[in-house]
Amino acid sequence: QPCSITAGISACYCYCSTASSELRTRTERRSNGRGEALKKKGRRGDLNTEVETSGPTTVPVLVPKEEYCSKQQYGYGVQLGGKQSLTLAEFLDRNNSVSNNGFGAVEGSPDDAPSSPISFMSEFPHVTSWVQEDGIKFGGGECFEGGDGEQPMCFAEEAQLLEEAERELVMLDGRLSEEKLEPEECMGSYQMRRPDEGRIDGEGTSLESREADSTFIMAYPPEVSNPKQQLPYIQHELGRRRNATRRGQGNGNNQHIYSPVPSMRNFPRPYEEEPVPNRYRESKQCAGGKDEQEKRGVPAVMRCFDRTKIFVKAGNGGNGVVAFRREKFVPYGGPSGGNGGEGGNVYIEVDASMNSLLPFRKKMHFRAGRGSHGQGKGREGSKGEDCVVQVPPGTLVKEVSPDSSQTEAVVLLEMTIPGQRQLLLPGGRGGRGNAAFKSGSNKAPQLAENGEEGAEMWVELELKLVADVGIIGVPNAGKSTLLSSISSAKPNIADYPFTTLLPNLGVVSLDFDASMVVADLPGLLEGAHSGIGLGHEFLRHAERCRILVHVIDGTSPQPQHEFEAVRLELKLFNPTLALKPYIVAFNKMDIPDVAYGWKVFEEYMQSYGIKALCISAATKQGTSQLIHVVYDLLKSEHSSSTSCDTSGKVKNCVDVGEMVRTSQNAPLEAFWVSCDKHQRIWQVHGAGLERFTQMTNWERHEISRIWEARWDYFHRPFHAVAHMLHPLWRSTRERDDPELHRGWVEYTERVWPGPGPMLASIASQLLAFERFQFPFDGEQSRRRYFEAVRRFQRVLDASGVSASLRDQGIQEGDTVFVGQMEFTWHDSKDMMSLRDWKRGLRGSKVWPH
Ligand SMILES: Nc1nc2c(ncn2[C@@H]2O[C@H](COP(=O)(O)OP(=O)(O)OP(=O)(O)O)[C@@H](O)[C@H]2O)c(=O)[nH]1
Ligand SMILES: [Mg+2]
Repeated sequence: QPCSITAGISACYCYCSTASSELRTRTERRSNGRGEALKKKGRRGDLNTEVETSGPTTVPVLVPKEEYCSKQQYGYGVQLGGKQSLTLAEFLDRNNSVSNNGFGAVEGSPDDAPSSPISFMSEFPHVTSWVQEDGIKFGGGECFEGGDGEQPMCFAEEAQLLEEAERELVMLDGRLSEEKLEPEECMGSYQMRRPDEGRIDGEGTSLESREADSTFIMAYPPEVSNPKQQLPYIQHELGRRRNATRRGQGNGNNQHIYSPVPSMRNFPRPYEEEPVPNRYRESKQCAGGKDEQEKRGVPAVMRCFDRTKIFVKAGNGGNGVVAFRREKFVPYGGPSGGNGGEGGNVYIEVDASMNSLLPFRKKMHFRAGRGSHGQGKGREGSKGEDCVVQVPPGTLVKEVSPDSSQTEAVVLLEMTIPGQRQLLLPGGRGGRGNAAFKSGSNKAPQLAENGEEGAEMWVELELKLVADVGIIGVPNAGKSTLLSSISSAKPNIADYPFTTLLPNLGVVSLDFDASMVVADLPGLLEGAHSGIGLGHEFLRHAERCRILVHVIDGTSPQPQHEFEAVRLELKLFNPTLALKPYIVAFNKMDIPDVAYGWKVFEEYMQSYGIKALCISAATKQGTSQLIHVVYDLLKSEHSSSTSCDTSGKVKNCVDVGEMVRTSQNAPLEAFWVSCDKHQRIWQVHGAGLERFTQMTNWERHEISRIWEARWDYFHRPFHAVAHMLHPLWRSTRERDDPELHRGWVEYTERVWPGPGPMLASIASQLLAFERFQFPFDGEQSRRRYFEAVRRFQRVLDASGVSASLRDQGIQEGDTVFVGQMEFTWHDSKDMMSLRDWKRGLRGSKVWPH
């Protein structure tokens, strides 16, 4: 019997078990990239060898891999290949034989050899043989045992392991079907973290010869049929072997030669330590809890189709600045620091061209721009750029509670009308510049505010399709076929349940001004309301449809029962769904046997006073009648609903913008204090106070530094004069010692009675000014943030926080947190009291609102 084996490998040597076999070898250039690379390196691997043989049923094939094996091993293998020629049965039977020479390959009968082994071999050239038995596929690899002195594998052990593997695979198969797992889904996460170094192709340098020369038998679950799916398993096995080699445990064969996949879900991940990026974790959060998803096995594409979570953040306000007007002939020009600009808002807008939430799989963070800072000469900062989140019509925007246990999310917005735009989060207010703090008693305030931080939140988007008509029915009833025959939509149609995973929309045109949007929904099973099948993943789409079309599968043995089951599911999911007007369409009338079923069904329907139509979606028989009946019903439904419906207006469930503003403008007096008396830490809570703390600019010492530089610039000449005229001035640089200074002044007066007092007074004035303006260390450093701290202190006093803390027994040195800021409590008498501050020369009298 002829057998054709194509092996995309470096060189292929075939040994036929019988001398009568004909062997024809043809060599070709390889066409894939790897081949080209090999060719460049001048290896023999650039040849594609095709072997055609006929006659024997057993074809052992030995494939030495030149790029992996040393010369010695290579020759060795060739030599041995001719000796070994086994069927799988023989292979398993030879329990006790130990091959000192290694075993070339095992091949099943050519009948059994499917096409996949061939491609497998071309993909993974080191695997030389393929056996298929009872649906379990084994790929065998070449064996070059003994090359580095290792003991080859015992066949008995191997056979036993194979049996075990088989048993485990059967168990695995059972478990997979029990858990309703999607192989693709299981593989997905694995492939995601597939590292490049795990390559096993011939080009990879990662495989040392020592690692490669090992017997390599892999088994896969029945679902894994093509090389691409097998790749992760092989990579895992190779990784394990490589690790074993590194640890000095041979090539890993002595551990276990066979590594079945214990369970697809618990598949040991060789690179577990690699952290999963955050965004994957976040994206997994879509559509409810992860557990819930796993339970139902909802395919990945479905998760973000109609439900997703996004993060929105309004822009921060720009900071106000401290600036003074400096102009020729305008002395004391006064403060002129402008206010910061407002942060950008976050809007949600309906985009009629969108029909799913799938774009949010790629982008889930939306941030508005920040307002720019104020500038001198009273210039205000510009407003931050707004951020507009486009959603399809029919999207609900819900608040996501931080703890996932909460069941009902608060609906914030309902976006239904195309072009509708709603404010979700308002941007932060810009901070005031020092011009805003000018007052009669404080004409030169050195005080400005920070911009307010923009609010941020996670919101859940939930899409409820807006369609006039929803087609529902059990899986395989022909819903998608019906949609495709009445509209130009092209949904997937196939003869297996749950072909449709995502709802499809189509526009049905009856006339130039008469059209309706029809939605084909995924199949509905008994128990869907509790999450069986695709469950309420799609049932909520039916909520927005005005009328429903029940498609009944005519070939089903009990169409009546089907219909009732679907009605019951609707009722259990949402009673209002069951109240929607509906039409029943009995499908697949073109099939001869169905006509009888239709008679029975029609009678049954008539007994309940329900009108049913018979159609054949495939041949378009009766579909135009159905369209007209549906359209008439839709029109009557439309007129009745608009008469009592006051809408057209958008229902805005919770005004988030208003909510955010209210929370931001919370009064300062609304606070509460918590205390850790053990560690002496006090925390003052309160939205108003926290916002005030955040907006307080604690960085005013920067301004002081500028003043210091300016002061130096203007007064350094005086210093120089003073230094020249008064040699003792230098000594008075010991500013912290007034006693000493006074001593020097007296001394000066005595020594230079003429210019002495004048110089002394200049020096002392300079000193005093310097002291007041630029404290250095010790006590006076507290004046650094002078005005901001003073204003803050006054607010704490006025709002009653200080009194409350005192009442609760705060002590000297305790830590107090207000918002993010940390303070230390000083209540001692020698501290500058509020009264003293009020009397100070500088400072703000402007009360924060
Ligand atoms: N003979 C015949 N076959 C039909 C008719 N309508 C649908 N089919 C077949 O029934 C099978 C299922 O059709 P779909 O349209 O995919 O069924 P569905 O209800 O959308 O199924 P799900 O999406 O899985 O819920 C397909 O093989 C169709 O060719 C019909 O009127 N006559
Ligand atoms: Mg379908």
